[in-house]
Amino acid sequence: MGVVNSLTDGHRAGFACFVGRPNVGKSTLMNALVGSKVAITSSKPQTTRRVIRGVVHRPDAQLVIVDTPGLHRPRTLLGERLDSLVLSTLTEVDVIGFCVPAGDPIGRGDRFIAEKLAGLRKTPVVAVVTKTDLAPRDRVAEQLLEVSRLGEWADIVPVSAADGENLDTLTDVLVERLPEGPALYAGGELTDEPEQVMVAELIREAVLEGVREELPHSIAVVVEEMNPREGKDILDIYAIMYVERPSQKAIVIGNKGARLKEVGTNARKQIEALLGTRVFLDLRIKVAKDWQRDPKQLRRLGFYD
Ligand SMILES: Nc1nc2c(ncn2[C@@H]2O[C@H](COP(=O)(O)OP(=O)(O)OP(=O)(O)O)[C@@H](O)[C@H]2O)c(=O)[nH]1
Repeated sequence: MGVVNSLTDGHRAGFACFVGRPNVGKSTLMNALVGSKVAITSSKPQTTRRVIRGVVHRPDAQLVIVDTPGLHRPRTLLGERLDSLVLSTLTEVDVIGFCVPAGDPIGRGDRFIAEKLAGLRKTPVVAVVTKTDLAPRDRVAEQLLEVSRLGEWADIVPVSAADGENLDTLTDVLVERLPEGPALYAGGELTDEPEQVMVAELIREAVLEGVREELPHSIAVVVEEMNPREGKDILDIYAIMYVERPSQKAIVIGNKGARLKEVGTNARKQIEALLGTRVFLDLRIKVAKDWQRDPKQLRRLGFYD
């Protein structure tokens, strides 16, 4: 065996994605596997709207993780786009992780997704029982049994993103299902999501933090410009936050602008941590009436067909 051959021999590379109903811990799990904050998490369901990839680098394998929005029944136009996005993602990956939390009873949402997955005969599905730190041992065991009855799984792995339980095992199990081949991404690269999109997601997360009850899904953020300031080690970012109604604008702005200011500060700190540079953030807010139901507005806000 030559030197060149031995470099790729046995090396595996490919794509995985996690599906599951909203809030089961998909984004958190991906972050824990990748080891860096590349997807956005929040205690509010359905915060993930874009496909974001993170890359797990190992000497023997490279696992590219595609994060999907929660697979759910469409209600608004935005919902319908999410579902077609999810389904097209599912046929393009090498392995799927189907996430069900350890502590929750299996419900209609889980069954709905299990049925969809049964229709994708070619792609192996690993069932992942998440958040094991939140459930007693016997409950986790019971859940493993119940999940095994939901469908034909390539494997079942209980994990906790919070305390790290079985994360290596899960990576091993996913890697086993990847085709042999050389690495797809260069060494230090963690995500191929454009920086602008990640910055917009961080801003949206900061906005949602304070007002989750009042306006759960009515906020979109667009980063219009990102420019290094001449002669200074600082990045100027101009972003616009869209809400659906004037009343929502008032909530986000807060008393004498106090809330907006706080959101701006929090978002700026997150962006600085992500990009490793000082940031000036110009954050404006606009009303785009009923943007979730309007195809033209959706395109403008970056949700393409
Ligand atoms: N205790 C505990 N909490 C977790 C764990 N994983 C996720 N969570 C929490 O569960 C909530 C939802 O996690 P997300 O990762 O945003 O869930 P998601 O499935 O990506 O949600 P969507 O984006 O809505 O599809 C967050 O508050 C997380 O902090 C875990 O292993 N243990």
